[in-house]
Amino acid sequence: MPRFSANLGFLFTEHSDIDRISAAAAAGFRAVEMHWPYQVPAAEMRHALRTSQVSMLGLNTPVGNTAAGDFGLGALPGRESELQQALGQAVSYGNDIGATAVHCLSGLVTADSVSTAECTFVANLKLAADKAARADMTVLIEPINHWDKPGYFLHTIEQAASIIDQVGRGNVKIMFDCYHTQIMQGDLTRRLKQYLDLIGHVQIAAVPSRAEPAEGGIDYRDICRSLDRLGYGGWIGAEYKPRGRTEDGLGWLSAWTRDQSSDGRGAMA
Ligand SMILES: O=C(O)[C@@H](O)C(=O)CO
Ligand SMILES: [Mg+2]
Repeated sequence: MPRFSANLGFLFTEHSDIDRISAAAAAGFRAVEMHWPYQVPAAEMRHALRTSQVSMLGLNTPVGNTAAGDFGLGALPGRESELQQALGQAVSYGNDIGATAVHCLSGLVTADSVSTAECTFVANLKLAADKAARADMTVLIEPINHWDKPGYFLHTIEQAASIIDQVGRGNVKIMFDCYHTQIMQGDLTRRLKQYLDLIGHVQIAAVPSRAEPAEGGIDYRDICRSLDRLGYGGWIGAEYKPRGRTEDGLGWLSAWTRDQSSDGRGAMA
């Protein structure tokens, strides 16, 4: 069974940003990820991670002007310098707290910008990859579904694979969020297998509720077993919206962790 990390943008939100780390550690997680941790000074974050003996896997680039509806800048023509600034902030903060990856959001496109979005994203990602490489970090790109984010530029795994191919840097990888991909495309097991070499991180949540992964239409235990068989060595991010208190909904984790006895490998170690 792969190892699970807690996405602190969605889990443990009963606690302050910083206290979510110790709450995740107390629940048994050894790694976390956070969408936008920038309001917490990096030194404070680093201290909390060290005290709880938890590592930070990844964080998102700042999304731009939220009041104007921005949700990422990566593929937006004319916003290149803002994107590089956002990227610089993410890499520098991530480096300070020992994060291993930065997720570069593509952003929302319009009928006017869609034709130039891809080459903008590719050019931006080349610079992003080089910047991240200097900090020994990976750049993740995540296909996001159009029900939740209509107009989001990057929305299929094949599109992500083609973009990575055009970028031509070894440290740009797919954040394969099974929730989004199931909604847009389905056929998760085949796509995980086909694109395994390009996958830098996996995330899970129930479909369609985006709640605890034990409910809904995807058999995640089976997905985890497939990932094991494929030799996936990365983490699986629990990025779902708990139905109640986070701790009360972690039954899936203890049940799946019990599956470990067969392979002797801890799900969270
Ligand atoms: O799936 C998601 O929503 C996240 O992984 C993300 O980074 C965008 O908020
Ligand atoms: Mg996700």
